[in-house]
Amino acid sequence: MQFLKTKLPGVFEIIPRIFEDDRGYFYESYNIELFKANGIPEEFLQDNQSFSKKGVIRGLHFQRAPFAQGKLVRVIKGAVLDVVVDIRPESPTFGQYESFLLTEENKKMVYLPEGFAHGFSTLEDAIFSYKCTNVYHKASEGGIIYNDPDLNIDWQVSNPVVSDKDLELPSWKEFKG
Ligand SMILES: Cc1cn([C@H]2C[C@H](O)[C@@H](COP(=O)(O)OP(=O)(O)O[C@H]3O[C@H](C)C(=O)[C@H](O)[C@H]3O)O2)c(=O)[nH]c1=O
Repeated sequence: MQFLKTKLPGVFEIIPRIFEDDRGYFYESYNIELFKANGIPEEFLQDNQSFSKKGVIRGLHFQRAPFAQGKLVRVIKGAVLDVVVDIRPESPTFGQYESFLLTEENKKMVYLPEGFAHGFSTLEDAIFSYKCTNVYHKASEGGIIYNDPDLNIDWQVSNPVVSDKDLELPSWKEFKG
């Protein structure tokens, strides 16, 4: 399992070790010893899975402290563009984002610690699976509108299907206050 640092401190792109044979493949999608050895000590309290048709955008979402969530995300089927935005005011990369192509074929994963807004667009119908370092707490949910002009994220999808809730999320300027 390779842990690749990114331009956003604390965010890793993770390449699992794939074992292939005549039956198919096997890989470890999480191993606490490998994660701790690579600077990710957090443990996970909740697993989620969602299916999204092609052309959907979910996000940008986060939970406020003390229910902030670190996430380990991956794609079981299909392909997504996964986006993480640094919302830590003290961070040198505050307001910067990075995107990752996660697919059934490349089996890549991303770990984002607490302090990031997260979302993804679906380049194909996709089953998205992720581990969270904290449990769901609706009252602590926050977000930023996906098409904010200041963040200027290229989601690589046009006319996306977005939930009514996500269409009402605040702008980056409103989020910063
Ligand atoms: C997140 C969550 C939702 N729910 C319920 C609440 C709603 O009735 C329903 C759908 O929730 P929502 O529309 O917020 O689902 P997503 O838009 O996929 O939200 C996720 O989208 C982006 C990609 C994220 O990173 C977050 O993990 C999460 O916010 O599931 C739960 O019961 N537990 C949960 O942990």
